[in-house]
Formats: sequence, C-alpha cells, structure tokens
Amino acid sequence: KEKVEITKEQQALMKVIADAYNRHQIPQDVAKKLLQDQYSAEENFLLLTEMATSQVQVLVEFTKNIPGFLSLNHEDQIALLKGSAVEAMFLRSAQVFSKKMPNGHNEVLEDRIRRSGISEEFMTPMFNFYKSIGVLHMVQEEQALLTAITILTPDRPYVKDQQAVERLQEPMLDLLRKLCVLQHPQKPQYFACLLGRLTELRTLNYYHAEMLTSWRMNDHKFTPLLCEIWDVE
Ligand SMILES: O=C(NC1CCCCC1)[C@H](C1CCCCC1)n1c(-c2ccc(-n3cccn3)nc2)nc2cc(F)c(F)cc21
Repeated sequence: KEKVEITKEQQALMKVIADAYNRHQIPQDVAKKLLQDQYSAEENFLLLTEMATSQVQVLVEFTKNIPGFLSLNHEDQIALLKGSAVEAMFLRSAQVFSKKMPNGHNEVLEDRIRRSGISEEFMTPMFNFYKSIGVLHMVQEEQALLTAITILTPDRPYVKDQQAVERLQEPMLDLLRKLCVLQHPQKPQYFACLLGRLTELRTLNYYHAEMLTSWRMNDHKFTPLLCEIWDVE
C-alpha cells in the first residue's frame, strides 16, 4: 500500500489556495434570498446577472493568488479566466446547492430554481451535475483545488503557451490526488471521480449561452463584464 505524504511545499500551496478561496467566497446569501421569496423570471435573471458579475470579480481575485498565474503571458491569463468563468460559476452554484440546510429548505431551493425562468430542457443536466457534486461531500480544500484546476485548464481556446499552464496545473492535480487519498481512504476512485465532474462541467459550458437566451422573458440585459465573459450581446 503506497504511503501518501504531503510535502512541506504542498502544505504551503494548499494553505495559499485554501485561504484565497475562503477569502473570496461569494456571500451564501443567494440561497437565502431564493428561500425568502418567489421572484419573477425578470427578477431572477437580474439576480443571476448580479451574482454572476460579482462571482467573476471574486474569481479574478482568487486566480491572482494561484502561484505562478501572474507570471503567465497576459493574453493567456485572460484566455484562462474567460474559458473557465462559466464552469467556475456552475461549480460554485453546485457547492451552494449541496450545502445541507434545515429540513425542507433544499427542496424549496430546488423548486425555486426550477421555476426561476430557466427553460425546462436545461434542468436535467444542471441538477444532475449539482447532485453529482453533492454526493461527493467535498471538503473546502478540495473545492478550492478543483476551482484552481478548472481555471488552469491548458486547452482553453486561444491559450498560446499551453505548457506553461500545464506546469501550473500539474502540482495542483498532484496535491488534489494526495488529498483525496488522505481524506477518502475508503474511496480509491474518489480523485478520478472529481476529475470526471470537470468533464461534466464542460457540457454545462456548452448549454450556457442557450440557457441565457431561452430564459423565459424578453430583452435579456447583461452587465459589461458579463458581455465580455459570457460572449453575449
Ligand atoms: O445565482 C445563482 N447562482 C450563483 C452564481 C454565482 C455563484 C453563486 C451562485 C443562480 C440562481 C439565480 C437566480 C435564479 C435561480 C438560480 N443559481 C444557479 C444557476 C442557474 C442557472 C444559471 N445559468 C447560467 C446561464 C444560464 N443559466 N446559472 C446559475 N444554480 C444555483 C444553485 C443554487 F443552489 C443557488 F442557490 C443558486 C443558483
């Protein structure tokens, strides 16, 4: 049985990533807000664009703390952020959705999201992803590393120096692999399972633009930042 050990520098890396992730948490209040009241499709769309806009800002701050990210070619930094923003948002949404809440609240939250204005056809893939994240019961460190690994995906569109991105992603993957072995010794496939979620995440990326334009309302308005990141308008 291979003895898995986290080295000193891996401990330091974990601390940097976990602290950055915890510092840049989106206020969990979107779930609370949704539980408080039933909103119209227009109000929900506005809530989504507000939450998504602040989440992109949070994501940029988090990314700046990933060791080596700021030494990447500047166009590549933008390409990585642009390429991962939607996935990071769905990953964050899945983590919000998976939080255990008092009895019945999770069901109400699901119902509010189902009736928020998103068209029916996207519900199944979206909730399948949320539930597949939920059953993993990820710890904060795993969530933080998974987000960093998603951002450091070398094969995003327009990335020029993919090797440089691989060199940053590799230590994150190695650390996450060790963490999974230590945190979930009874689930040897756990690490592979986490990476499988990233593949599922990419499919949501694919639906994203259509989910927006098919939101049950006319005249979808976006913030300038979302126009940049979401390739809309
Ligand atoms: O605000 C949300 N997510 C944020 C984004 C930033 C980080 C934190 C969460 C939304 C929310 C906006 C109001 C209506 C109802 C949905 N949300 C979503 C969601 C739904 C659809 C989309 N779409 C993206 C393109 C088209 N649709 N994105 C996120 N899933 C959620 C899961 C929760 F537990 C949950 F609580 C909210 C969630």
